[in-house]
Amino acid sequence: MESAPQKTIYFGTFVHSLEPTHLDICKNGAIGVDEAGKIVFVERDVENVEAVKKLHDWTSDAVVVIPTTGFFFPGFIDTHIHASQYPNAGIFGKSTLLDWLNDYTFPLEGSLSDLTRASHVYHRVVSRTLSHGTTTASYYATIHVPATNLLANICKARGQRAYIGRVCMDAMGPDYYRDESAAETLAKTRETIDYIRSIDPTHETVTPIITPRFAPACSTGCLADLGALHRETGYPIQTHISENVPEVNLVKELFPERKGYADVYDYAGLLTDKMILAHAVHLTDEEVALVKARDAKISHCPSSNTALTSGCCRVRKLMDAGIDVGLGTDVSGGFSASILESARQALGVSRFVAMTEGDAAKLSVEEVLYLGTRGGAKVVGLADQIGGFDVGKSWDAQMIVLNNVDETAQTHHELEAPVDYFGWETFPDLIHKWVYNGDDRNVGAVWVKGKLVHETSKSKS
Ligand SMILES: O=c1[nH]c(=O)c2nc[nH]c2[nH]1
Repeated sequence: MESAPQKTIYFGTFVHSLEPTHLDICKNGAIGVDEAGKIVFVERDVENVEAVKKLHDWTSDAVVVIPTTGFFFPGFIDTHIHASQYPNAGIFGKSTLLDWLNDYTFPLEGSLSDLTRASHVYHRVVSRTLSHGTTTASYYATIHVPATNLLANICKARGQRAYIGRVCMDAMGPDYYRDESAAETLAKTRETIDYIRSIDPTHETVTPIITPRFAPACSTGCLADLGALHRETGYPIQTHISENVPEVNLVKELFPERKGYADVYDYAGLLTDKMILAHAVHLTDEEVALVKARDAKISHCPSSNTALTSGCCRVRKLMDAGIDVGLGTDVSGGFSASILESARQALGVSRFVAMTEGDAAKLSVEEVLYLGTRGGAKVVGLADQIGGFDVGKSWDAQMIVLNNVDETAQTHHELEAPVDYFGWETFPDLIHKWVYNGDDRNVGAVWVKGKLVHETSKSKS
């Protein structure tokens, strides 16, 4: 469901990250969003909407949105999700990465050559991620061009900002699910790029992303071709790196002439500031320095790393090195399509790291919310457009509803959303409760570029 954008004043409490440790909480605020979905003013300590309307001369034509409970928060940014794997979310048994790929993942991805099935899966995953407040996602599709193009159509129609990657793999996978040659990889990737350009020439909503699956699945020639394609088109790149130990060893075996995993991508011209590297659990210190030197980005996928027993990513170390880090659900290595769940899992994983390496490793609630929003915006190259409530940015936002159980409250929230608000908590504490207890029932409405793209709760207007 998408409604035409109108000049709108959002009125209430706004929460967003200014920097990793600083969450700004603005009560009695007002944000003005124009017809193009851009934030044109942010007012604090507002007495009433009429005063704001008058101040900005928006007296006659502005719609006003006031949540009945809760607060506005920037839309989440999922920097790593396999749309094609969504039906397997939660299905992984005791597998680890390489056997999981063969036993669970390639058969499912291969089955999406059937467009009816692909349509069903892709509609569901976009609905589900929107319902969890994900306004931007960097998707992996499959090797199939028609199904990948269909995912682009669906994201565009539903209004979800998305990077769409046709998966490239000419050196791994069953016969029914691999590219025949590096030449085929390149040709099919170009086909998808051309298609996405045809439906969204300025990439307002959907953008192609060059997607070598991971080094073991790509020949040296394939990686080099994709590096050249990146230089030619400027499109971003996404892949996996150093997720588990057998995978890292496999890369050493397959690319003995290279100094390490990161160097395989660097040699191919792929390790640039437009590269999103998922996982990065087992990077060496030299690789961390190389990633930083190239200004490549990292998608931290804690749910997946725990589910597939891949390892605990040292996020603090990556952040201290100055690398831009965001959160990924990594469905279906990750079991949930929710970035709030990823944030929660990131808190947990950092505590496991802290148990052996010291308290400095612990991430705070403020930090994981930063990773899920402003940090993610940097990772996907949209820091100037999304991730926070700043004038000039796009209104990509979610309305978080809470369950008011204050004894004096006349009615409880109709959704009975989790996160009971007793009324005596401080606002920072309330946000901590949301991060640890919330889910999609707390997402009342979601907007991308000012357009309503998901709604479960009524606001006053
Ligand atoms: O978590 C992951 N999911 C995948 O689909 C994949 N392919 C290569 N490496 C991978 N890791």
